[in-house]
Amino acid sequence: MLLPCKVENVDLLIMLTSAVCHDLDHAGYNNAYQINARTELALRYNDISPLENHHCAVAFEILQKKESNIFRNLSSDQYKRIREGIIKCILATDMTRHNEILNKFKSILHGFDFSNKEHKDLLMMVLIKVSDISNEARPMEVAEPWLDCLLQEFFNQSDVEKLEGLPVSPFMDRDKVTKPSSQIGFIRFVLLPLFVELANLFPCLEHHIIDPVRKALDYYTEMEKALDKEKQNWAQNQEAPEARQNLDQKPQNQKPSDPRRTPRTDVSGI
Ligand SMILES: Nc1nc2c(ncn2[C@@H]2O[C@@H]3COP(=O)(O)O[C@H]3[C@H]2O)c(=O)[nH]1
Ligand SMILES: [Zn+2]
Repeated sequence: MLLPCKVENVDLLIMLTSAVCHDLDHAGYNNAYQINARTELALRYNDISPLENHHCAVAFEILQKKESNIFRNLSSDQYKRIREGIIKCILATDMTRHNEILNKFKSILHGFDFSNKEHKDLLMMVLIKVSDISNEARPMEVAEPWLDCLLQEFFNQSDVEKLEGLPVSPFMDRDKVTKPSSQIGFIRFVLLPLFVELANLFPCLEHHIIDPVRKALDYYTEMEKALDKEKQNWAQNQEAPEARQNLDQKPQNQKPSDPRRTPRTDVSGI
């Protein structure tokens, strides 16, 4: 079953525009930070999805400009429908709404009806969410450099949270997560449960997004094993007498550098 046969062109336009605009002017600090640090965005949007509200508002500011108003030839009814759709899609990318949206989608899946507006709206929200978090469905040589950037962003945020005395998001803490541990959890508990539900409606997705994500899970599981082994070796070497000599020349507690770990982030680089 192909999506373009099941939804109207206007829905495709809504989803494509939302996909392009959904992270506009993202500052690299998530909603938890915005709210805890009481930033301008959190104040403006009363702690309700401050980032997604901002991405969406910036999108419509751009679309309002004469030179970039791709909707200028539409009737006001068509524009109204598109605006409503884009707002719904972009606001759905707030990950704190993940379970709410996934559970609603699951509850309508069996009797899914493409002519039911509520069902189609939910499907569009799920499709945008899937696209938003689908980096791991891409070939590893494409996905991994982007993951490294994401982890730099996470580590930078947790560094700043520590400096500012704010609650630290554990999944962003460089002292608690590694690249494989982060991805194993994300793929198991976030990606696969979402992708599997969408594939119930579009079985061909099994091959396009579920298989590659399962492969990525295997890849990070192997990476985690290698990392554990390296840690064990390091601990054993520390206890071995011949290693003591080397240690005397090294600062204490310094762990071996791990090429898979993301380098420390320069705050100014975000
Ligand atoms: N750990 C992890 N988080 C991800 C991955 N892809 C997306 N995310 C998170 O999901 C979020 C979706 O919204 P954002 O794009 O603002 O920020 C994204 C990241 O915080 C991934 O591959 N691994
Ligand atoms: Zn995003």
